[in-house]
Amino acid sequence: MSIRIENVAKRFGAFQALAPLSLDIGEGEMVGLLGPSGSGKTTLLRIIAGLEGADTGRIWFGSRDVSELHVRDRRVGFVFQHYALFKHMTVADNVAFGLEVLPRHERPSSAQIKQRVGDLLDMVQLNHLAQRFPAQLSGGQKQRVALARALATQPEVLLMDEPFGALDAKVRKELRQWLRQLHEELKFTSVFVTHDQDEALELSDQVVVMSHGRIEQVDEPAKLYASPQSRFVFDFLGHVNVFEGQSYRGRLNQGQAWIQLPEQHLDSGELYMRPHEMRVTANPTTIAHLPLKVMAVNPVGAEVRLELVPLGWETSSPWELGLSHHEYQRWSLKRGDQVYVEPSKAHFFSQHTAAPSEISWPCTSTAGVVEV
Ligand SMILES: Nc1ncnc2c1ncn2[C@@H]1O[C@H](COP(=O)(O)OP(=O)(O)OP(=O)(O)O)[C@@H](O)[C@H]1O
Repeated sequence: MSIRIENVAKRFGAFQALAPLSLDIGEGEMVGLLGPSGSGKTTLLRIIAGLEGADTGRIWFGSRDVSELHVRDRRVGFVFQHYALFKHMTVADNVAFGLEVLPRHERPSSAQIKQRVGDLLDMVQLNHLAQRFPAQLSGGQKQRVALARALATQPEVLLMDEPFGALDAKVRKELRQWLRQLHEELKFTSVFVTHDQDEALELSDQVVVMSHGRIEQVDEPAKLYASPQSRFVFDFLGHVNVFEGQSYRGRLNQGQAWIQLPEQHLDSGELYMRPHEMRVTANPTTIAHLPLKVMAVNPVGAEVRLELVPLGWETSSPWELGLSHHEYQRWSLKRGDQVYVEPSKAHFFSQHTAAPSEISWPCTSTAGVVEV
């Protein structure tokens, strides 16, 4: 079931929680609403569900205008972090609940309900716990029961608000993988709210980044990370190194540092560079003069992370750079070493345009480290 959100706006008193916004969600897509606290994610989800009315705009499920429909008639499944399981019911009874309360003419027979509950518990791999009560389950198991319960009535739309919010990092990761698989199998359309970037990027077909009640960008995860369309999205997703400078003779200058700009970029402004879009050099190059000091080296993970602070120029926060372990050994860097870096790619935000332009430079790097 596709979902179309058309010019939906919402105020709470004088506060504009959602500016008029529109969004198309394709059938079978899993879409993550990502943004800082208060950006309007839950409000949008509640409006899609029918738990909250919009002030203006319309919501379509496929060709059905559901804007005026009551929540129970929209036929959506919910998994909300605080929408707890019924404590006095067993796991099996919790999952059966949505089916048991269907109007008589829609309700499956007891045998069919039993069968469906069994299938759902198999699917969430909890059949062996069917007769337990919620208090006897771990957090991750409870969330799986909540998902089975939400899916019991075979909704075409599944809405989840921070479904794994209260769980520890390892369990969250397992549940993410598991939910992805389940989605591959069942192909329901799903919208979920999160403020966890990893969760949004790993689970979503499309990520909707929100800020101050507006949609900043909608894109596939890889595109969103590689080509953010605003400073906000850049800052919000992953680390970014920012160089702010004044343009003079084709260079962006600040203190003792400069970066050579391709000819068409002669404005002053800011360069935004991801950690993997920069490389270490022994000396200044024809592209950049960016002296930095190594403040920290973190070798845990797929690559070695360097934290760098500028020498003779300024940044609002330390820079980060990722080196392969092989490269790291070649440079044998340690805390206190001085290095130079040069960009290979950047997004340039000039003072006069809102959207960034992409810049890339050829490789000039040389070997060696200057000790201080
Ligand atoms: N019922 C309400 N009455 C008044 N203000 C509300 C109400 N519900 C939400 N708001 C306000 O609307 C804004 C958006 O809230 P919302 O819950 O949608 O944000 P969110 O992005 O989901 O945040 P979080 O990640 O913290 O849950 C917030 O400033 C919030 O205080």
